[in-house]
Amino acid sequence: MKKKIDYDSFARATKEQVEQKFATPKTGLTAEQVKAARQQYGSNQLTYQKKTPFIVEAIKAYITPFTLVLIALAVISFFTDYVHAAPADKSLFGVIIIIVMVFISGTMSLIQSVRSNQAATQMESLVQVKIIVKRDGKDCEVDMDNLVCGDLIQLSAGDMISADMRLLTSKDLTISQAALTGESYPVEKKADVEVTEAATETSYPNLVFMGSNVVSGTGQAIVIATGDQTVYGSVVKDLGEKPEATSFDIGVQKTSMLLIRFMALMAPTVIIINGFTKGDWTQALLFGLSVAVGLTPQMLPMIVTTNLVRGAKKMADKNVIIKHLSAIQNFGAIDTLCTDKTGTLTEDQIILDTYLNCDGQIDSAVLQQAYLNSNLQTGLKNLMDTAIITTAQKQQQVLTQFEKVDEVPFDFQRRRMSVAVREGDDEVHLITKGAMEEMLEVATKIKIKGQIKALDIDLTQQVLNQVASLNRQGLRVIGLAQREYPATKTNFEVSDEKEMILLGYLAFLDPPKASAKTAIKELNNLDVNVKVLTGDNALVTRAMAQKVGLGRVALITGEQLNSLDEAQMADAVERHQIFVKLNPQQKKTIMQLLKQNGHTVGFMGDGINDAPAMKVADVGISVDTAVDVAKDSADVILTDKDLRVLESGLLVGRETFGNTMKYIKATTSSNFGNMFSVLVASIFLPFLPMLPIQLLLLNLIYDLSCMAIPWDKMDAEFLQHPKRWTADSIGKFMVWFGPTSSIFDITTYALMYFVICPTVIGGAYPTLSAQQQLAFAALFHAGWFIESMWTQTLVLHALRTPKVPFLQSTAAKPLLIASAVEITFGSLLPFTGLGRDIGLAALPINYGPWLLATVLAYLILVTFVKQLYLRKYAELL
Ligand SMILES: Nc1ncnc2c1ncn2[C@@H]1O[C@H](COP(=O)(O)OP(=O)(O)OP(=O)(O)O)[C@@H](O)[C@H]1O
Ligand SMILES: [Mg+2]
Repeated sequence: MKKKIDYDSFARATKEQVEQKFATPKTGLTAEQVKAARQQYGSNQLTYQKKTPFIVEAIKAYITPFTLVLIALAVISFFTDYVHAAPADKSLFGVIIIIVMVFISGTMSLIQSVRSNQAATQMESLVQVKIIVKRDGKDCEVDMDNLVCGDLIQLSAGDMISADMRLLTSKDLTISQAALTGESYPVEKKADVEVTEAATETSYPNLVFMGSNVVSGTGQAIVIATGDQTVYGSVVKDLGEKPEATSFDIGVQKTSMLLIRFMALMAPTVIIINGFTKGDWTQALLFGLSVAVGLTPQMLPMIVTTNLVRGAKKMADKNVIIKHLSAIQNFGAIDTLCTDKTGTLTEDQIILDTYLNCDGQIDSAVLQQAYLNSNLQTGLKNLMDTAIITTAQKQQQVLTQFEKVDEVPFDFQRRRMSVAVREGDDEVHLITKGAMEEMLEVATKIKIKGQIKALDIDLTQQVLNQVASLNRQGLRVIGLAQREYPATKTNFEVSDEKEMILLGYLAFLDPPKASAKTAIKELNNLDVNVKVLTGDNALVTRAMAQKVGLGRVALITGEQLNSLDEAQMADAVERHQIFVKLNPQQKKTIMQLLKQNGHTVGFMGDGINDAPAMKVADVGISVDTAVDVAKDSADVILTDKDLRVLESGLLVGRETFGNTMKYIKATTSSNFGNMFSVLVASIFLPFLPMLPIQLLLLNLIYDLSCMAIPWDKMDAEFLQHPKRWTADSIGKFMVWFGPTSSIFDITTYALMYFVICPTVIGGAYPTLSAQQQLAFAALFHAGWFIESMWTQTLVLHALRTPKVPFLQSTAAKPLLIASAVEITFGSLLPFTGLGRDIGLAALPINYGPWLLATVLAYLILVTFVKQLYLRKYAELL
């Protein structure tokens, strides 16, 4: 165990002392030092992210309630069939079969879990956050795992903090520590402060922590703790790894619990009935246990995961990376998709169209000032800054004689940023740019026709008109202002942005992605409502929305929204489709309201300001070019610029959901039906309706064939609407279709007991000798075994679609083949030595027509019940 990190002494030490502790040169660690540091302090990997060892996976796969019952059966059979059997009857065959079953079920589970782990690791590596670290005098890009204590890191807005660090320099650095402290407001951190005792590690002003992210400003820091040693590492270690459960996870859990409760009631009843009626309590107990195990869908979690892994792979082929597997189901359930505007709906490149002074003429002085602001600021350079810099460089409007004095970084509340510059010993110029409305708050003067005038109501109106006319052409506009300060002033703050002179405007072309219009239309066709949530203003957003086919839709501003009471707000988020001038908190609130209104919502964004909304959304979607925090908060990342992948993603999500549902619903209802049949049979039959091993084998074969379900398809009609999990639909389905299958189990009992067995064996059961009674039971078991196998398999085909199975809708090949193999194997089994060893007898040929008639009648009845069910609940799966 490594020593606990002493944060207090790190906070109190001087920077030089901290650098000395890790022997970090100004140029960063050398390659040897990195190696040594990793040896000494460990790598930057959290335990929960490390893989579960293979042996643990294997134990989990082979030791399950199912296999435990099998093993118990094997032990008992070993004594009854071998140790205590008469020398002539000694047989180990039953024991061997059971061991083979344990092996098959365990191995299949193991293969699946190894595969799904592999897929998850692969997805993760595709979206690993890269960190710029200074080593050997160079800036290198490394994976997060690669960081070591003593590394030098540059921090800027939008970065994730990926280890615990001590700040060396800082400039207006604000950090969101929400993941650690729950405090949603960012806190300011400073490198140079007097440190006093702090209540918690996270409140030291000169320390920053893994799990938090930079909201604004910049800084340089040295890594002081990595991996599990970090504050975050120790927290997640205590909490365990699990991400928050989605509605789907909860649904799966609830269904399992329902079945387990049900079984807890059934198993004892079955044991008691059989114990009393047959008198053999050991057999009754074993049978009860087998019923319990055979009837709980133990393959459920595995088939769900297999489905998800398959879905994730299909999406990856379409350039949609799934970070958390459960997001796939939610993807298919989305009925409202909210999106940011720039960089998601529009191209990830915007163009500076024009730079005007307040007279409305193109003016290179405006471009030069804007260039100084964009280029010298050290925060996150966004698309607008990049556009300004490229244009200025192209036109050689690049001023080099200015030196930066200070800056006031951008934030999403005031929507402005400033840079203070000086030429030689002259006075300092504060250059500010930002959203027009927010610039008018700080400008009191305006430069017009070469003169400085007071910005009165008339001139303000003139400015607003100019901007509006640019906006209407679809151009985004930001304002530019400046003022002078004495040469001695070197430190600037937000409050210095006042009494400024408005100099002009910068107008940007922010064209929608070519695919945006089609993508939105496709989403609408799939019953998904698209809403735009932006920090930009109404006019530009309108103009852009027009271009992507969101012409006549209701629009509301963040301010208007805030003035409403709770009920009105809940209604407003429904009625409006465009939300403008939002701050990050408002984006998040809108998502919460939509969720409360019962929607499944997705949020697609690319900025720091989108991260909070993406976290609360059911599915956070981001793009490749997004900032780290946005990618980190997302569940899904689109690596393709083409937005039409959204449609593919939704369809895969819905198909995955459908495949999962069909397994759960068909299996639970036929299990429910079987329980019912077993109960009825237990009451009336003088022998066990089925032997424990037969029941388990039936179950195993069925589950194995279900492993082809993830490869099945869904009807086109099914994919047209959002699909969300409703737990009670499973219960209803079970109650409707379970008893339907029981009817035919019971007719089969009657057929076997009264017709077939007496004819073959030569008399009614009570009149037979003990030996004949055994043969009677074996024949009976074979009859029911085969009928169960047929109905269980066919019901899957009948219930996978609301249409007529095979005639109107046929399953995909893999499932058809799996079902055919299952039925063939099951039907031949009683005629083999293997069948004989598990107590099944060869059936007479005249059982064939009876079986066909039963199966046909069953399919017809199910189709009929399906119609009734559809009429009542409208939806099958
Ligand atoms: N680098 C910048 N310099 C000056 N002002 C900026 C800068 N970046 C953003 N702004 C202003 O802040 C407003 C909101 O920022 P931003 O556009 O990033 O918000 P958003 O909600 O992500 O919207 P969208 O991505 O749809 O444009 C912008 O409309 C602009 O007026
Ligand atoms: Mg944005």
